[in-house]
Amino acid sequence: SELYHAQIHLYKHVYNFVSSMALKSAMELGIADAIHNHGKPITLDELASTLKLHPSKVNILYRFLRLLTHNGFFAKTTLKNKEGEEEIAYSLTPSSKLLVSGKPTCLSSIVKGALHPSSLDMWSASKKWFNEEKEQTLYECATGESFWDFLNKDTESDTLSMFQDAMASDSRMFKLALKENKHVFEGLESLVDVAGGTGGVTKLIHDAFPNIKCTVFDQPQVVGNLTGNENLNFVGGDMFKSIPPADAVLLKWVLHDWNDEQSLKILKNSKEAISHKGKDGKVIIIDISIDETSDDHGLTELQLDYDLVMLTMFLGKERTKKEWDKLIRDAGFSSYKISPISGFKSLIEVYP
Ligand SMILES: OCc1ccc2c(c1)OC[C@]1(O)c3cc4c(cc3O[C@H]21)OCO4
Repeated sequence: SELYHAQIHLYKHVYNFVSSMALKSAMELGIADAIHNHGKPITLDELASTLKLHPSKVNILYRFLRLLTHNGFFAKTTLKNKEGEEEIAYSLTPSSKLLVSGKPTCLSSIVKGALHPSSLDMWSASKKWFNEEKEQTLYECATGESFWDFLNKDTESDTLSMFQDAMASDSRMFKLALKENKHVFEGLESLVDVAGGTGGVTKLIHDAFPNIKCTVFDQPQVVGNLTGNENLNFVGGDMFKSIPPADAVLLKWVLHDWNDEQSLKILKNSKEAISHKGKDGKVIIIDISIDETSDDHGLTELQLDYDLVMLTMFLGKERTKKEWDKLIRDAGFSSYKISPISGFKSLIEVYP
C-alpha cells in the first residue's frame, strides 16, 4: 500500500548513511586493491586472508560485501573449487575500480575526505544553525571556526593533505575530460586559471597544450613562492579586484564557492581580462549545472547533494541552468554554450 511504500522510502533515506559507511570501510580495508591484485574473482576466504582479517570477521566481511554487491560496488560470480563444488567469488565493477589505489582514476581520497568526521559531525548543529540569524556555514555554527581555518590548523595537517589529495584526484579525472574537450582550448594563445591554487589543473592544460601561455592566478600567499617555466607562470592578486589579461579565463570549481554578488564581480573582471581579444576571447566555466527537467534523477540527486555540501561548508552553491543564464547575462556577456564534462559537471563557454 502507499503507506508502506512511504515507510520504505523514508527508512531507506534514513539508513543511506549505512551504505556510505560500508563503502568507506571497504576503502579503508583496501578490498578493491585486494581483488585487483588477485587478478581474478576472489572467494570470501581468500579475500579475508589477503586482508589479514581474524577468522571471526569472515562472516562480517560477507555481510558488508553483500550490501555493497547489492549496491553495485562488487559483482558476484560462482567458481568451481578443487573439490568441484560451487563457491561464491567477488570481482570489481566500474565503481569499485575507482577505489584501486595508484591509478589516475583513484577517487579513494574523495571517499575518505567527504566521509571524514569534519564533514559529518557538523550536522548535529543543523537546528541551531536554522534558528540563528548570523550568516555562517553549518560547519562554523558547529565548531566556531571556518572549514578553511580547520584545514589550515597545523595540528590537523593530515586533514589538509587529505583535502589536497581529494582535489588532486578530482583534477586527475579532469585530465581524462580534457582529452574529450580539446576543441575548447585549441587556438588559444594564452589562458589565465583564476583561483588556480598551486596550478594542478593548469599543469594538465599546459601539458596538453604546451603552446598556450598559461598563468596560474591566485592569492599572493598561495602562489607567492611558486615558479613556473616560459609558458607556465604564477601571478598573485585578488580576483575581486582585477584578473591578468589573456585570450581565455578559466574558472574551474570557483563560482560554486561564491554567492551571486561575488560571482558577478569575478565574471565582470574576467570579461575585462579578455576584452583585448574582442569576439575571440572567452571565459571557460567548469562547474555543476543543475537541470532537473532533463537530467537523470540520480545525477540531479548528486548535484543537489553537492549543493548542500557547498552550502554547509563554504556558503557556496551549485547553480541551475536558469541561474547560470541570469548570472552570465547580468555580467554583460552576449552568449554561452553548456556541454557536459566528466560526469556530473558542465563546461560553460562564455562569449563577450
Ligand atoms: O570546490 C572545492 C571542493 C571540492 C570537493 C569537496 C569540497 C570542496 O569540500 C567538500 C568535500 O566533500 C570534501 C571535504 C573534505 C575533503 C575532501 C572533500 O571533497 C569535497 O577532505 C577533508 O574534508
